[in-house]
Amino acid sequence: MVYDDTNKKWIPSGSSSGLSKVHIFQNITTNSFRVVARKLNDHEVVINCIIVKGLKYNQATNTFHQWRDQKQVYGLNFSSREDADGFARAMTHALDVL
Ligand SMILES: CCOC(=O)[C@@H]1C[C@@H](CC)[C@@H]2C=C[C@H]3CCN(C(=O)[C@@H]4CC[C@H]5C=C[C@]6(CCCN6C(=O)[C@H](Cc6ccccc6Cl)NC(C)=O)C(=O)N54)[C@@H]3C(=O)N12
Repeated sequence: MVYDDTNKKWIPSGSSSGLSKVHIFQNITTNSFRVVARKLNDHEVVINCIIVKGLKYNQATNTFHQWRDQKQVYGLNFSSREDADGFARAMTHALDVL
């Protein structure tokens, strides 16, 4: 999800709401990380953003985590606490090694 600052509400980050699979990819040669989320139904890429060193990853609730870049605020509304914890572990690792 991304935050619509004008209307002060969270909106789906792709062309429609629905479940996505979210990954963190590491580029070994440049030691950079990228969050990529793709819709389960049509594989639309709905989030594709670089994780910059020093990024503040905010675990707002057990299943809603968020972060921001210059352009926008991203939110991940996880289906389960386990999914959220798993992603947070990977994000924290990325932030530790950047
Ligand atoms: C239950 C009912 O939930 C809802 O109806 C909606 C829809 C739910 C998903 C489908 C989602 C789920 C969970 C809750 C949890 C709370 N929350 C909010 O949005 C809170 C409430 C007030 C609102 C105000 C601002 C806002 C939005 C933009 C960013 N931001 C900040 O505070 C940032 C955070 C931050 C901190 C540190 C580092 C990075 C960042 Cl990003 N701070 C700064 C300093 O940048 C924010 O997160 N806000 C969610 C929510 O309401 N909803």
